[in-house]
Amino acid sequence: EASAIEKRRWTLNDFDIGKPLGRGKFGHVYLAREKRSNQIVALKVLFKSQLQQSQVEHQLRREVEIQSHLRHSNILRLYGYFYDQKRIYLVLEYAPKGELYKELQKCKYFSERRAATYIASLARALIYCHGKHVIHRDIKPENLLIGAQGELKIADFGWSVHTFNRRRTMCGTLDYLSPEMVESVEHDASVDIWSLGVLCYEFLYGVPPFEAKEHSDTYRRIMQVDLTFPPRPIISSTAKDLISQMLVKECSQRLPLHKVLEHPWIVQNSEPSGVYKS
Ligand SMILES: CC(=O)NC[C@@H]1CCN(c2c(Cl)cnc3[nH]c(-c4cn(C)nc4C)nc23)C1
Repeated sequence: EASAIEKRRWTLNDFDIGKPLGRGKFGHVYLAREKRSNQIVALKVLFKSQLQQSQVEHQLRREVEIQSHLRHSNILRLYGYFYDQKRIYLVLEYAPKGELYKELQKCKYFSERRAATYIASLARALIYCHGKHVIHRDIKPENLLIGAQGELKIADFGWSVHTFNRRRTMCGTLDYLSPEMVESVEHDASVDIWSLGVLCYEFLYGVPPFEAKEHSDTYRRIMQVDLTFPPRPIISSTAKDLISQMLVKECSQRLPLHKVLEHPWIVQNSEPSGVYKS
C-alpha cells in the first residue's frame, strides 16, 4: 500500500520508471513509482541544455516554488524535484484519467452540467491561488488533467507569477509606484477570470470564442471583445450571461470569482461534489 510520499533528497534510483505519458513543453513525462512509498507519480524530465537555450530557468524555478506550496484538490501536486548532470526532474502527482483537451476533442463539446461542474472547481482553485497572491495566467484545456474521480487538476504553473513578490521586489516600498504600476499588479489576478470565461465558452461550443484563421484577426477579435454565440449547440441564456460577464475588456469590471460561484448557471448546473459523473 502506498504510504504518504515524503520529500527527501531524491535521485533517479528512488524511482521505478514506467511508460511515457506524453510530452510537456521542455521534456517527457513518465509514469513512475517512488520505491520507498510505492506511490505512483508522474516524473517530468527536463533537459538543462534546452532550458538554458530558451532562458526559462527562472520560469521553472518560479513554477517549482509556486506549485510545491499549493495544496488544493483541483491543483496538481508538485511533491519535489531533483537533478543530475544533464536533467532536472519534477516529481508530480499522477492524474489517472489523463488530459482534458483529449476528452474535449473526443466529446466535441461538454454538456452544460459537465462544463459548469468543471468551471466551478476551477473557480474554487483560482480563488485559492489568488488568496496566496498567485495567478496562473495560462488556464487552457491543454493545462488541465483529470483525477481518479473525474475531478479537474490545474497543471503546468510555468506561466504563473507571485504578484506579491513583484511588489516587494519592485523597489522595497509601494510609495514610489505609479498608479498604473500599482493598478497593473492589482489587476493581474483578473487575467484568470478572462481565461476562465474563454474556457467556459470552449467547453460549451468546442471552439474558443475569438478563434480566427490569422493571428491578427484573433488579436482584433479579443481587443474588440467580438463575442458571438453560434446557433448550435443550443446553450442556455444563463450560460451566455455568465460568459458575457467574464469576457469584459475592463478587467476591474469582470465578474469576481466568488460571484462566478453564485451565478445561477453554476448554481443550477454544477455538481456540488465538484465531480462530474458521466
Ligand atoms: C499539463 C502538462 O504538462 N501536460 C502534458 C504532460 C503529459 C503527461 N502529463 C501528466 C502529468 Cl504531469 C500528470 N499526470 C498525468 N496523467 C497522464 C495520463 C493518464 N492517462 C491515462 N493518459 C495520460 C496522458 N498524463 C499526465 C502532463
